[in-house]
Amino acid sequence: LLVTGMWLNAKFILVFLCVTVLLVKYLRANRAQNTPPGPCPLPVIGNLLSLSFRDPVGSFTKVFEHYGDVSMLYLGNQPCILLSGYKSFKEAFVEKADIFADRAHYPLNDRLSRGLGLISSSGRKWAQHRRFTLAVLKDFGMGKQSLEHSILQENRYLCEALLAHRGQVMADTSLGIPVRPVPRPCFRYTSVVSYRAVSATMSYTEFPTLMSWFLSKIKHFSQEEIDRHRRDRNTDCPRDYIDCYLQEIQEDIQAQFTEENLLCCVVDLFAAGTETTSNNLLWSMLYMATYPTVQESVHAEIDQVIGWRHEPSMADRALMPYTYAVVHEVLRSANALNITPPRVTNRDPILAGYFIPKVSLNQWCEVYSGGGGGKEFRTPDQFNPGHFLDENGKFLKKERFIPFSIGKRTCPGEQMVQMELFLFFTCLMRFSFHPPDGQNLDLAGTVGITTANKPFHIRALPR
Ligand code: HEM
Repeated sequence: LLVTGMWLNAKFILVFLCVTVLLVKYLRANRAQNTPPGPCPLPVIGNLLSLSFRDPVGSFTKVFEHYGDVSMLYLGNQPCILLSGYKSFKEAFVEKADIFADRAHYPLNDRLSRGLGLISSSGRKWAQHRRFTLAVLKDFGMGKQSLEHSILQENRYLCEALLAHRGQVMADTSLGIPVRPVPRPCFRYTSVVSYRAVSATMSYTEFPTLMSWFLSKIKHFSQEEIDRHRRDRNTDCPRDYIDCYLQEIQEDIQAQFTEENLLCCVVDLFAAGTETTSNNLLWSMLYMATYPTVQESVHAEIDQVIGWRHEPSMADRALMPYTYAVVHEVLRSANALNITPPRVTNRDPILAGYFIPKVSLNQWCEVYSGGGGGKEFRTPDQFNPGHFLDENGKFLKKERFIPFSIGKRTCPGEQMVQMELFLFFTCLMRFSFHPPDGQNLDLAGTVGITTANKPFHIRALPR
């Protein structure tokens, strides 16, 4: 018995020593080259135990608080660099833009677009398609008065329907679908896309069949639109993005523009454009109902500048600093897209003094700092339009507030969104929003690619 016990003890000590040696070797190898700091990874699972799947952004924020704005953790065996804050974004995406412009591969985008489209593509194909898309958006009035008219038209429907439908302007601009109003007095706001384009990257690995079904629905819908456009388009008079793209396919001798790529671009524009914008509008209703004094100040400014029964225009924006500040504060507080699509580097750069090893960055997450640029604001955890006002009540543009990211891959929809949010929000404020009697509204967000509100009831009273 004594001999067996000694043998077991010796075996245990041996195994313990081997594991310790392997662990130390592993950690040394990983931290050898002045890579960014981060929590200590375990073999095989890396730092997965430090991540909360209910609140991944909260987990990332903890990493930033502890290790700084450029940090590193391991998702399994994959090293993943986390970036937060204006300074590191500027260095990576503006100053070292050529190194940091490519997207990473991960199961969702491989399955969805196979490196095509606008969001997941890289290199020459991406550059060509991005240029083309920006040109088309400009031709169709991005930042101009013609788009303003389209937005106002959608606004009329919106007010009637009170946001029963989502993404109207994108549908009108990219797909040419007229949106019909659906009048209802009180809505339970859930979103179809909400099931949701989804906690998507995470769910894909866990629920591949469900996600494939979901993705095939979006593709099927977009393909039908492309087919319809092909049938009834007039080549002399393109109506929208799809018509322009079909034209480009005919003229493109290098065959970079293909129907397969068109499908991916449409899916990307639709997904990127609807969810983000509609989420913001829903958040703005929630915030107004939760902060009645802010809502009253917005109403007062609208009454003073626009008056009763008149529609807003972009020209009013300069005269409405408070309302414009509220629009920005909603964008900041809701932080609707707080994790940007992952990227990879195409060579080994130094970032913030750290070595970023190219080969290890198959999976690179980049994170936009929690709370919409936390450190840059006096009271980052509070909803406070004063963040965007100076001491004279004038609108204060914050260069370091970058909800659309910066650099070569900055959101191509930014100008359009700026118009949409101001006009939609101002029109919506023909109503005053209140929680249903005796209820509090929940301002906690859901987990997903975008941060959505939880489904809610609200009272919208016409003023
Ligand atoms: C509140 C609304 C929106 C917000 C906050 C937002 C924010 C962003 C952010 C942070 C990115 C990632 C940029 C990066 O990787 O560094 C992005 C990319 C993108 N957004 Fe938006 N976006 C919004 C609306 C829109 C709209 C309306 C469109 C449609 C025109 C759009 C189309 C895109 C596309 C196609 C990309 C990928 C760009 C690329 O990889 O080159 N977004 N957006």
